[in-house]
Amino acid sequence: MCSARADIIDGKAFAATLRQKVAAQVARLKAEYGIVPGLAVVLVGEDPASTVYVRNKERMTAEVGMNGHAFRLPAHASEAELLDLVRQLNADSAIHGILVQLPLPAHMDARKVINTINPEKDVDGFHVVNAGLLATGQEAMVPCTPLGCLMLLRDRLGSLAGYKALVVGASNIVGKPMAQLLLAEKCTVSIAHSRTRDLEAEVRQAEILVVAAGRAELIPGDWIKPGAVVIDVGINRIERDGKPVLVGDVAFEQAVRVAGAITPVPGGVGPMTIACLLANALTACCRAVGASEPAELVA
Ligand SMILES: Nc1nc2c(c(=O)[nH]1)N[C@@H](CN(C=O)c1ccc(C(=O)N[C@@H](CCC(=O)O)C(=O)O)cc1)CN2
Repeated sequence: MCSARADIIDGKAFAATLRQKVAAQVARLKAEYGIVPGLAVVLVGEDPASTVYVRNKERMTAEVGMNGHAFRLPAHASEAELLDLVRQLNADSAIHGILVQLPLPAHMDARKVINTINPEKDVDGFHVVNAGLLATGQEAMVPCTPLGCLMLLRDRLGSLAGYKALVVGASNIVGKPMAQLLLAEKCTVSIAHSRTRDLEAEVRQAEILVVAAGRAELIPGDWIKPGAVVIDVGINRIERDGKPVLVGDVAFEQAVRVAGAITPVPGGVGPMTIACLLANALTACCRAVGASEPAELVA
């Protein structure tokens, strides 16, 4: 370890700039095509974290000048009711993007719900068609959190070609699409997961480390390759010294002494998720009306 500290990657500031760019493009769409992007957000139940995220999505949708449409169903709503709502939104030409907030109540099949969304309106990029398009290098809606991570990495490193990248976590929402995006950037990509035999050895080799494991401070600082760029996707609420705190999947105070650059939690990847959602809604609207897509927004 050396005494230098890593650069802190300010996702909050980056996301604010991205939202301003989206707002400028929304104004352009309105002026040139007379169209305002419409984004539908569906929340089922009252999960406290989801309620806050959805409220933030509604507020930021309005701030960038889009038409937000919020739909709240009770936790006991049936899957059929939710599917009906999704089908209505698919058929509504004023709605360009549809998002169903996750997690869904246990009695609903999230996969079935997501795959009922029209892939062209699937601003989360979770539909199996979008996953397939991304995996095969075709134009897709890209999941918001990995897209945000990619933007932060490109901003820090420029071309990512040739870097050794490790993604810790193999979820459909973050880990797998993140690995696909890094592969498309010509990184040499590995994915670690719960059955990886020697996680430390894998982490030690990574020049780019993206951690989305959902386990508080899983990665200690002394595993990290000196100078590596560390993107921490984790958001874990734990108690420390009797107080509730938010920590990532990386032990930040240790890692900051080893890494070249690192995202903090909070204020790193999290804010990028909603900014990229708005960028995706803009992209979906541009594609729907045949408007040119703002190249600088998309990965
Ligand atoms: N349909 C979706 N569901 C969920 C997604 C998603 O992308 N689509 N992601 C997460 C939740 N999420 C957005 O929905 C989200 C998570 C975190 C943040 C954020 O800004 N985090 C802050 C900390 C906020 C806090 O105190 O909790 C940060 O990291 O600075 C925004 C959006 C699961 N569900």
